Amino acid sequence: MSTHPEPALQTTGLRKAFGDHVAVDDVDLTVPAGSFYGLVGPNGAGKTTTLAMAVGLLRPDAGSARIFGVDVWHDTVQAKALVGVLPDGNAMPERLTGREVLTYLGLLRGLPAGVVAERTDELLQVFELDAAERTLVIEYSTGMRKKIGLAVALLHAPRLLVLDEPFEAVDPVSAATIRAILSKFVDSGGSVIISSHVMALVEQLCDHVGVMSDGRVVAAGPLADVRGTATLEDAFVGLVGAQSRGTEGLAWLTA
Ligand SMILES: Nc1ncnc2c1ncn2[C@@H]1O[C@H](COP(=O)(O)OP(=O)(O)OP(=O)(O)O)[C@@H](O)[C@H]1O
Repeated sequence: MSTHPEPALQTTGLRKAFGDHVAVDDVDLTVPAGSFYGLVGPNGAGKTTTLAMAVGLLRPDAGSARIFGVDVWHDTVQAKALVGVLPDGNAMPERLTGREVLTYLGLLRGLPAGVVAERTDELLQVFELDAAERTLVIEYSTGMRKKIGLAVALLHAPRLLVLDEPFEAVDPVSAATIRAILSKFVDSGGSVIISSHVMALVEQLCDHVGVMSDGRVVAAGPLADVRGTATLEDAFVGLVGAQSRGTEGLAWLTA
């Protein structure tokens, strides 16, 4: 694990309300440098909103976020240089091919043209998007969009990756490739945060987890501490409350 003295990400008192609804309420998270961190929680728990505020995509109502000690909302340019982001929904120019997107965003980030060309070739190949050279991103499948989004996140060789649901809609072969890339990134000193609903995957990949429910962090720390003697899935259900709904109602379905 990296010996960097500052956490890869530290949020303090993050809060965001949409109208009357408090989506994220006083969230403190510490992601140690060199860790592979899984942020889990039920639908609507506030994971996407928290990550968006943590990386400078959504302004918090209160609180702060630091990436390797750099304040995201005061030194935004410096902080953003340290982080690669796969946002929810993948906002990127769509009427371009994958190669054009990477070239455009790489040059926009200030990378030398030669470096952009070299990394673009390699990323398209590793994510197996090179076969779709002439396909526009708007024509990509959901899984292909996820992969080009990941390639964009990696392009400037950040030290922290923040990935919202990176495995959603990705086929098993591509998922294995992504897992291998992320594990290699962490092994070489990088830090990764993923949000996911797939507990088995988080359990397999991550060494730290944070569990969110109703906009708050209900447990966080090393995987072994949060999980205890149970599986992460059991611990998760215990923490966020078992839902009895689903076994009741819909009588007409079985009539
Ligand atoms: N732009 C928005 N306007 C209004 N409400 C929003 C907005 N974004 C999120 N919310 C609400 O904030 C809450 C948290 O949403 P968020 O997307 O952060 O949860 P999540 O944990 O990422 O959920 P999921 O696992 O379903 O992706 C939800 O109640 C959601 O409806």
